[in-house]
Amino acid sequence: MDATTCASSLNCYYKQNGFHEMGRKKSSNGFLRLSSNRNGEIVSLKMIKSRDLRCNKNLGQRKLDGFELSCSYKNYQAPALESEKSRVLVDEPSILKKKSEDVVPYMNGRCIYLVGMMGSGKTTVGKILSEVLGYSFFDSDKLIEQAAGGTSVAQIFKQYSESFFRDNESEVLKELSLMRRLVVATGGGAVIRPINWKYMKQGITVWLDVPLEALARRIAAVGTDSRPLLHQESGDPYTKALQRLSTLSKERGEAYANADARVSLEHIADKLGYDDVGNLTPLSIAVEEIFLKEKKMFMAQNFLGKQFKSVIIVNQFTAVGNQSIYVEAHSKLHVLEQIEKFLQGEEETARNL
Ligand SMILES: Nc1ncnc2c1ncn2[C@@H]1O[C@H](COP(=O)(O)OP(=O)(O)OP(=O)(O)O)[C@@H](O)[C@H]1O
Ligand SMILES: O=C(O)C1=C[C@@H](O)[C@@H](O)[C@H](O)C1
Repeated sequence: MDATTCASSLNCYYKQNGFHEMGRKKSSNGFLRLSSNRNGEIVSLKMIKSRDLRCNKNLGQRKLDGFELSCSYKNYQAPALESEKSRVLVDEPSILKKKSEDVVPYMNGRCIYLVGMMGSGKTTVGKILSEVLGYSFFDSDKLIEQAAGGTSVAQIFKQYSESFFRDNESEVLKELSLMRRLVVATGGGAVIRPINWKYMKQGITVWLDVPLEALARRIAAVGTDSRPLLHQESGDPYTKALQRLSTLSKERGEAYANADARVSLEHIADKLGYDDVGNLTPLSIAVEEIFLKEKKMFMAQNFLGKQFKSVIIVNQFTAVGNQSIYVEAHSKLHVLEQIEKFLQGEEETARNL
């Protein structure tokens, strides 16, 4: 629950319960200081962003069940926690639609390439994104299978070889790079060949960064039959998936970090107050992160395109604090300053997305 929602819920609750004049403010330590109680005395309420609060995930609507708070009066700390049910409904489909409408003008029809480890949700999140953007969706693994006359990825690996598969993957990405208005779920290993980056960088690349344990849980749930690189070792499905994913992740090193934007599920979960990324639905992932990064990125790219034709942005969007952006450029500081100015002046709402 974000601070504003929580504050307004608190406001209602305490109005009903006799407090008046509810000033409210969130300070960095999570306290909400409400200006006065009915006797005109200062009370302070500690907002607990409880990680135990439950969310009902119902057809894309996150219903926030409630909040907990402790209340202190002057120096007296109330022993009991207050709690209240809130009736806040976060309508993710509508939020996503609104955000997509905001970002579409900045995209100029450019494709989105989702990269990430096996099971990171590229297909699931990609389909949602394509729908909301009015783009077509392609799964590069599926295209390779089609080109091989319907032979599955697992079978291609077995019958031919991994390098045969990789050649076809590069070919598919090359063809896709000539097209517009696509969301592409790439294969988990597409990032290892530099030539593939050349193709994918025709569009916007987004890395879905999911902790390995969560990936292993997902993969163990559906089995490793369709994932030849995982379908090798003995042991229980979770452990063998985790071991193999750890090895692959080390081998791939920083390859995923070449993406223009990184969508960290840990970061989103933290922001929403969850202990576990398993609480994040694909829709909430799309809502929370992707558009924010894309929009900022497009704005900077447009800006850089106009002002600094020779600048290559590597890691375009690592937003630090509010506004800083890492770019690789000879005049890095100058570019940063310019982008900051541009972002501040041009687009206040990007920060509020
Ligand atoms: N946010 C999520 N929470 C829980 N499960 C998810 C989430 N996103 C995807 N999954 C599940 O994880 C599995 C893998 O998802 P998906 O196929 O979208 O990943 P992928 O990145 O396209 O995988 P691959 O690269 O192997 O094709 C599926 O069973 C999917 O339902
Ligand atoms: O991570 C990988 O190397 C792979 C991921 C899958 O999407 C498939 O592209 C294939 O199984 C290889």
